[in-house]
Amino acid sequence: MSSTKHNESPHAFYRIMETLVLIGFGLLLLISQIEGLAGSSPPRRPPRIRPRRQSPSTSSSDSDFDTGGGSSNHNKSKATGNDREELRVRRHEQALQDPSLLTTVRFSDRTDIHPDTRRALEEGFGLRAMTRVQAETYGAALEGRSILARSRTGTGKTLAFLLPTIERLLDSDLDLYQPGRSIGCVILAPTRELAIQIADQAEILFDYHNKQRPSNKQLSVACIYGGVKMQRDVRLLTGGYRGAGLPTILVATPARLLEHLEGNSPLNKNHRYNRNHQQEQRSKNSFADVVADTKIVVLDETDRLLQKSNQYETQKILGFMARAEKRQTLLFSATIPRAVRRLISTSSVLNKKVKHNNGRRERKDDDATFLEVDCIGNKNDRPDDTAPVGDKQSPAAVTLDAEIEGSPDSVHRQRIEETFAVLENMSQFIPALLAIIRREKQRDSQNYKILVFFPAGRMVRFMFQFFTIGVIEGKNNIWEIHSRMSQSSRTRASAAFRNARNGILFSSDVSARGLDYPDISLVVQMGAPSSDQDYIHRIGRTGRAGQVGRSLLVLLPFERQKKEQRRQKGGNKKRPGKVSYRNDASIKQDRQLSSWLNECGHDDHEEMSSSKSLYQKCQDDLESTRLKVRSGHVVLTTGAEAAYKTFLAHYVATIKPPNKSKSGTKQYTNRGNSVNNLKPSEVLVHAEDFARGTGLADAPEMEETFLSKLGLL
Ligand SMILES: Nc1ncnc2c1ncn2[C@@H]1O[C@H](COP(=O)(O)OP(=O)(O)OP(=O)(O)O)[C@@H](O)[C@H]1O
Repeated sequence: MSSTKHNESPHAFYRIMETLVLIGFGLLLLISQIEGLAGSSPPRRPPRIRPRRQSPSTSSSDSDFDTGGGSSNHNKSKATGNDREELRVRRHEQALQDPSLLTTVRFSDRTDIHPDTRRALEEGFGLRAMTRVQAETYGAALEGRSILARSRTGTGKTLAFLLPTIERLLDSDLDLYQPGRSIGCVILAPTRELAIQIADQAEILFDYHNKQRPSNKQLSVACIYGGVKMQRDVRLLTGGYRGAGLPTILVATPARLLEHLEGNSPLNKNHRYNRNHQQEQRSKNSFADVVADTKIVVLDETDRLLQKSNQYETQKILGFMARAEKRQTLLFSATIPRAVRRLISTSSVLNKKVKHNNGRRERKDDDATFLEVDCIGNKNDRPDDTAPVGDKQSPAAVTLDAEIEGSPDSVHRQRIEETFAVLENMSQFIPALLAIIRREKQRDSQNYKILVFFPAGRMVRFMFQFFTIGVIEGKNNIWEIHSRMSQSSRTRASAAFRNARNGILFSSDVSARGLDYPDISLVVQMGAPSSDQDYIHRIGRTGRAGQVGRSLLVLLPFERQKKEQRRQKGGNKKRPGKVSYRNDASIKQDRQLSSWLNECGHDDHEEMSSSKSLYQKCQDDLESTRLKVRSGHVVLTTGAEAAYKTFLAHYVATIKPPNKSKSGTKQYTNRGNSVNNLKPSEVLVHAEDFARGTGLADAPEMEETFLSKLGLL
């Protein structure tokens, strides 16, 4: 008897705890929604209007990029011991699989690389030869020249800017930095995870140096970014952790760094800088004064930092630094669109070199002190043309006005097999995704790693809830990441996915740029990205550093309409050298998935029938979770409602604005390249289909203000 009681009471206790946790989770979700968007109007019945709230937002999209916050230590992921040897062999084997990746320049042969750096590269990273972008930029960067470099995703751009930077900082003749008393280099990155990743790589390099350096001359990295307490930055930037003063390299997301520079920072109340520099009789009163002395700045993912939400912060930060002529500026990305080139040539990002004269551009070669390196689309982009360039670098190849905007297909795509399919109806959104995941697992149940992009953070959250609470595919190796999560959860999810052998990461665009998750087998995009550049960066999470990869673009029903309209208008011709996934014949149709979605016929009857049964099974398996959504599950139902509203707001925001003369006012905004020719009411129809696919019986209520902002009232 008593033993039974003892057994039961813990169970009861756990049941109660489980219920409490669920209720808490649900409440949190409700609160987060109350702060966010209001709803949408159902398309096939009158809109249900909710009373007005305090501060509604029309935009569903997260700012997936840093908007300020706090600072923290970055994650450390270092290879040690036997891992190093394994890593070295694996990396080398992978790199050799891509003959266009590596040059003949071996790290061990270069005497202008410090022996400790060489050891770090070989033992810590497992690398032997330079990639092309590394070889072509190293010599010029070492001379202190500014560089604008473009090289495809996963070709080692991070080390391309870290290596020469570290070598220059170590050169005491240059007097670029004094350990603890100045910051040698500021590196800006558009997302927190990317900043952490860069800092990790710098730290591996520094570890090899620090073993040989006296304790008062240790090299250090600080990584600061939004979403954590500012006080943490203070400790990092004043050497509170190591007692070592300022870091050698500061990696930061723009908004957070700007917060410190603009004066509100607790850093400016700290007198450490004064004390240090008073000894040298220099007056340094604020953190901005310290940064003004930094002579090397790197903009990783340059085009992202100089566009959209980051542009303002980045340019302001550059304004705090030494003038372009007096600093070294290293600009790296896989994509440099024309607008960014124009900005670079006309602003003070780099030393001015192109003058505008009555609409004609005149090149002033004598002013051209920076090097432009384009490893994409260059006619020399062949393995045997990758001979050492290094110190014998040719004179500045001034090609800022070059017409290359994207790149030839072959270059970006040679390591990635790209496919697409189109949803017939938005209610297929979830079953299609489930079928894609199951098919990938069936392909190789021991080695699947899938990164799935969704259009907005709230959709990521809901899909994650749907898959994990619904326990459709097991919940242990699925993670979510988007800007609505706490930074600690983001960091955990990112690290877990990085270390996982098998796994699925549901993500917003926070994972689109720069992140080097190893061994991703498939990148799935549920909906078109907002630009061709985003497409390139998203698929570039696979097929990196010599690996091969696969990507699948799942277009939504109205995205196909756009494609067809463009074709009818004859606007389907590709400009040479311009990447456009929308019109690209090298993206093959995923015939199996398309047949599941009734997109096209299928010749192979046997394959067809088994395909059907997989998709059908997915549909069947989703029913129990849909039932939970329908019957008011505390998390799933509210999540589905939030996702519905997010979908609506996100896609209404991409509608081409109405003609002023016809409608009087423009009520919604246009977002980047992703313009849809839909009417808001048509988006409502698709949103309702999406809602039905989640299991919702009714479209949620919406606020009047929200509806009117969307142009639905
Ligand atoms: N010389 C090299 N040989 C082989 N692998 C390398 C070399 N240099 C870097 N790598 C590896 O290549 C991978 C991609 O590097 P990195 O993240 O710097 O690429 P990237 O060009 O910055 O990509 P993205 O454009 O996506 O930001 C990393 O795992 C890195 O360790």
